[in-house]
Amino acid sequence: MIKATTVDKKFEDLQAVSNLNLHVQKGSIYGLLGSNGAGKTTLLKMIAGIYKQDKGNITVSGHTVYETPDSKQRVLFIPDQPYFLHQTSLNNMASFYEKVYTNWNAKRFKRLTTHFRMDPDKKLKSMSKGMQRQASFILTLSTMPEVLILDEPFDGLDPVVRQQIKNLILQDVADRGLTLLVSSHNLREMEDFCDYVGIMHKGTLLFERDMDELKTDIHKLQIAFRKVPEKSFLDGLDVLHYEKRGSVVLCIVKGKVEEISSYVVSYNPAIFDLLPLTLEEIFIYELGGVGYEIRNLIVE
Ligand SMILES: Nc1ncnc2c1ncn2[C@@H]1O[C@H](COP(=O)(O)OP(=O)(O)OP(=O)(O)O)[C@@H](O)[C@H]1O
Repeated sequence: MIKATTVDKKFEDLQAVSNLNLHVQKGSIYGLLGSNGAGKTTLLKMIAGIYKQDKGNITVSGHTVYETPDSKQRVLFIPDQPYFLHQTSLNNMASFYEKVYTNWNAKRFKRLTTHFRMDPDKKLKSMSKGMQRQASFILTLSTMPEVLILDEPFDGLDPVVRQQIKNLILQDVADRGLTLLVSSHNLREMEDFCDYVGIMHKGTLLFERDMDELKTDIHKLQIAFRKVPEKSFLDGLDVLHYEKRGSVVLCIVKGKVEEISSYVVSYNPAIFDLLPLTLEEIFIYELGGVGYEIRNLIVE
């Protein structure tokens, strides 16, 4: 559905995106995670056809979006900071969208406006940040998009509206096969919402994985020994993090449960627990593996 192949983007001397490959399946929800300045917004804007990549290829349903009005009818983008012209109301925007978007659904627009108790004649600029964001969702979802690209979309929305908007998106995914690409720093939220996740760092995609697979592929081990063996006893496993606290070894390991378990058990531990990781823990350990660790900042 969305396919980015060997994509590069530079801003003057700064390589914002570098040799990046990404693949989003139709009807799925893909969460794009990453460190600050990783290049997520730049990538989303290239996929949405706002920026042109310097190198590589980006297609949505087999077509390029950049300077392709037909694709822009189907691929909608909500930026992290919605922008509306002065003096414009939701109704003004709806009349404009109706002329531009051939699949504009006036009935849906009315229902959503009423549901979210928005005054369609109030100037959007005078609305709160959260209300402006709701207005963006109302307008965008009323164009009946095929692909929705959202840059940190839920910031500023209260928990009730947040859940309602996520439910609307999930309905569109289930009923119309909507494809969603969403960037966020809220890993707890992404963990429940996404089918796939990709983690970006310094312009590259470290990996992209099925969410369920990801969680069954990386584990936290707590192993207690009567006599703790040398650290090298773990050399046969793919260890992301190792810590020894007295007679207990705590580590983060990638791999299949059965293989890890039989490996560890062969060293006769007194107690051995294998626990799942949260997406936040996976994020921190994966980025730690490429030198982006948590270090305490001490100020004087
Ligand atoms: N229009 C621009 N002109 C120059 N540099 C830019 C521009 N847009 C982004 N950059 C730079 O490109 C890099 C990637 O920025 P980008 O906004 O894509 O990161 P991000 O992953 O979305 O970050 P964050 O999570 O902090 O929002 C940053 O170093 C940023 O300063």
